[in-house]
Amino acid sequence: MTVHIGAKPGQIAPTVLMPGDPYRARWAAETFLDNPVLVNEVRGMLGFTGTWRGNPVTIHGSGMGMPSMSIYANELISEYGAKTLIRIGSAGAMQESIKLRDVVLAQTATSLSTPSRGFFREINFAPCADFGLLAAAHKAAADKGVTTHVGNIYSSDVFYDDRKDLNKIMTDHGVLCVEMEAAELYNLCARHGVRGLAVLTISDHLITQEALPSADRERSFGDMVEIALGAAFP
Ligand SMILES: O=P(O)(O)O[C@H]1O[C@H](CO)[C@@H](O)[C@H]1O
Ligand SMILES: O=c1cc[nH]c(=O)[nH]1
Repeated sequence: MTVHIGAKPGQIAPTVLMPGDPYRARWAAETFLDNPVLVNEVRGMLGFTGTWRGNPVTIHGSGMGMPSMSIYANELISEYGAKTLIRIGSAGAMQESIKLRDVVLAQTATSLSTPSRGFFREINFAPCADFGLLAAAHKAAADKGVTTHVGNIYSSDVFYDDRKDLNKIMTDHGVLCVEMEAAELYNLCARHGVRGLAVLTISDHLITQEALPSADRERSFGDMVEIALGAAFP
C-alpha cells in the first residue's frame, strides 16, 4: 500500500491504463477485462485489475491535471513496478479536420510547464511517447478500422483558459488537441525507463464548440480502450 493506492503488493499489473475519470476506469474494467477486481478506492480513485486475452491489466484513474497524474504514476512505477502506462483520456480538438469521437495518438506533448519543470531546470525537455507503443497503437487502430490522428498535443494546466491567443498559436503550429496529463506522464516514464503513451478521444471541439455530455465521456470511448490494450499486447 502507498499513501494514495490501497492495492496490496502484486495486485497492480505491469501494464496500467490510466483514464482521468475513476468512473471511466470502472466502466472500462467491467467492459473489457475478464474478472476485474477493485484494487484501489483511496480518495475515490478507483483501480481495477483483471485480464485481457489472458494478459494481466490494471485500469486506474489518474485524476485531472498533471500534479494528480504525477502522484499516481510515481506510485504505480516506483512502488508497484508498473512498466507500461497508457493514458486513455478525453481531449478538446484544436484542428478543424479533427471531429468529435476521433482518436488521437499523442506522439509528443507541448506544455507551458509541468510538475517536472523544477527537476529539469534549464532543460527544455521534449516529452514523447514510447515509439513501440505508438506504432503498435497505430496498427491496432488500423486493424479495427479506426482512423487516428498522430502528432503533437497540448497538455494544459487549465481547463478554463482565458488566454485564447495560446490556443490559436497551438492550432497554427499543428497541435491536434488539448488535455491535461500526458506531458508529465511522458516525463515520468522517461525518468524511470518505462513505456508511456496517451490515447485520446475527442470529447469537445475548441473551434466548433461542439461537446459530448459527461456520460459519453465516462462510458462510450471503447475504441480508445481497445486500441490501448492492443498496443500493450500486440
Ligand atoms: O477525460 P480525462 O481522462 O479526465 O481527460 C481530460 O478531461 C479532464 C478535463 O475535463 C482532464 O483530466 C483532461 O485531461
Ligand atoms: O483538457 C481538456 C479535455 C477535454 N476538452 C478540453 O477542452 N480540455
